[in-house]
Amino acid sequence: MDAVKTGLNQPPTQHPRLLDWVKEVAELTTPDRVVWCDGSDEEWDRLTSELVAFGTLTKLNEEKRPDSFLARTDPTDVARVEERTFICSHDKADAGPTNNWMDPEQMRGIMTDLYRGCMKGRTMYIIPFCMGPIEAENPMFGVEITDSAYVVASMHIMTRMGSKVLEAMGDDAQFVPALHSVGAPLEPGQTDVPWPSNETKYITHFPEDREIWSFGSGYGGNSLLGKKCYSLRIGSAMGRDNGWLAEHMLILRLTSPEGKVYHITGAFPSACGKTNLAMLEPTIPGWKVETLGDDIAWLRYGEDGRLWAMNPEYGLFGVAPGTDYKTNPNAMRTLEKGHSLYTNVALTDDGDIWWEGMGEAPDHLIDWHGNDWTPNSKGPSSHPNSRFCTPIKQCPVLAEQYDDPRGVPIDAILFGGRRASTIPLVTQARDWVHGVYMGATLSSETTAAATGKVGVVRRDPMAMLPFIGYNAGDYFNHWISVGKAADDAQKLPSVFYVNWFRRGEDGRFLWPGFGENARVLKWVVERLEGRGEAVESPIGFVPTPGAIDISGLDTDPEDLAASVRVDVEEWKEEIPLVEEWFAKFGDKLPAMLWAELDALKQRLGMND
Ligand SMILES: Nc1nc2c(ncn2[C@@H]2O[C@H](COP(=O)(O)OP(=O)(O)OP(=O)(O)O)[C@@H](O)[C@H]2O)c(=O)[nH]1
Ligand SMILES: O=C([O-])CC(=O)C(=O)O
Ligand SMILES: [Mn+2]
Repeated sequence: MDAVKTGLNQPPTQHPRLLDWVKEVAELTTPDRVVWCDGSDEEWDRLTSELVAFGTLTKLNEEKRPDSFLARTDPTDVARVEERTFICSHDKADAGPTNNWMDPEQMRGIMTDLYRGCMKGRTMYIIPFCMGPIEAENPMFGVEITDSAYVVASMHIMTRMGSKVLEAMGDDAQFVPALHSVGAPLEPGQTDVPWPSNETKYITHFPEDREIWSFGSGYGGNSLLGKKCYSLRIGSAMGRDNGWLAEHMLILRLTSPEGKVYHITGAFPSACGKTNLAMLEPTIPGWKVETLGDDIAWLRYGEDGRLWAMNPEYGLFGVAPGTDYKTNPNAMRTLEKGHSLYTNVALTDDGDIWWEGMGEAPDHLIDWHGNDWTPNSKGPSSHPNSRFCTPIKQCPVLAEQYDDPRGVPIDAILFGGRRASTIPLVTQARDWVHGVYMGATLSSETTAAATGKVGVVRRDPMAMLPFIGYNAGDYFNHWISVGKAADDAQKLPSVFYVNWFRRGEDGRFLWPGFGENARVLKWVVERLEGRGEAVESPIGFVPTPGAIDISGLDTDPEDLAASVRVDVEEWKEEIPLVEEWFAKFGDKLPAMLWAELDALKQRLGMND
């Protein structure tokens, strides 16, 4: 109890609202200890050592992976739980047809009962954090309370956090309260498990109160509350109210051989290529890509009337399988520098990590369940949604504008999904509203990033289906109104729709992807400069057969032609699906999007 008293009676802040909230949570959850996190290296060392001693983390080979650790989760706690994620607006209509909803008072009742005594036997950590630079004009503060040391260690990497944030908050700054518990109280004498969690899970957002309550899961997407919960779900509601956009987007800086600089954002659903594109190593000579963000972007108008994007995060929480020196060398180099957490990947006999796609499989591994594994074993060694968590500052191609609170002015926005058919390699929208239509009708096959069936095609508007914190119809309207707010439509980013995942009849990918995607970026730049060759197809501008630079590329020209083909019959099959999708939103769907759909039907020759 003394430690509780120390945490509560000698707090490192005088912020009244924060202190009231901390006290209230401590009284409700009854932890054994209360710790204010300072964000120091000593704190990281202490927490990781404790987690190693406890068996939650395994220390990796210091020479190969300095200061790096492996976590194995409970096998039932490996991904975001979309069916347990709620938007609790006062009015159900404000959550819209794509979100789970419950009345906020009812939800607070249910969760308060779950939280009562839930930190018994555990330490309650208080993590002051800031999404985006602390030096911003309006720093976006949050405070996460959690009973998971793994969460604290991960927040060290993923956010700017600790004493410097608390200091910047003074005693009156606004902040987003974010409460997290793994939901596993310990009775006296009860032995703990390495990965405590609860079968009952709630990932809950109160958009009007700008508040987050999460219970039962320790997995990153459910527990690192600055990420999806704050920066996207609460962030999108803030953006709606204040004229900006919170998006599931990478941000990259592209320099052409002539030295011209472009900034591009890309919205692809989870596990559909954002991290890879953000760190891409171009295969075509003279082109350079620098990283600004790999998952989240906040877009606002700058004084110059252009849309600027900044990355609120401080680390990368990337999909491990498929990452290696061939596909994403810059991610591998980032990880070489150490100071990283790995979750649910395999452990090699010499204390290194391994996952599917990282060269040839070693003869023996410990798999993500903690069992012996050989190449003959059934099932993969690493969970398909296993992750690396690493400081973005270690990225060897990080752009220096990374820490600029204004971000960078955006030239092009890419929407993209994972579709085996129909969607060409790249299509340019005619204008902003057509671009919004492309985003609003984006579709993709589900991946292991969320629990549930993998490989099912679903609409994933702007790659934000699981992350829009309000009615998606209102969100489409907001996108249109952001376009209208431009003082000059010429200053708006040009919108493109890409698909790296189209397959041939034999199932192989038609486009080599990864570093070769620079060839598509080159065409995008040529279009921005008004010179890339394109044909106007029913669905937008697509490259002419020779327009994509394939010099030095060892790809069957027929595959390339198939990858950019617009198949009118396939597109006709898409139309009823879009109609069904739009109908969900009733009169919330902007009339301009119905008009876009009608015009597309006309162009496809579907006049009824
Ligand atoms: N075929 C192909 N696969 C790709 C390409 N880019 C990425 N991938 C694979 O897709 C998977 C996910 O890629 P990421 O870049 O981690 O996806 P993400 O969008 O950042 O995922 P989240 O972190 O879940 O939001 C990995 O297994 C990659 O190897 C590509 O251009 N072509
Ligand atoms: O949030 C997570 O768990 C990881 C992620 O980036 C996503 O799923 O988009
Ligand atoms: Mn993501």
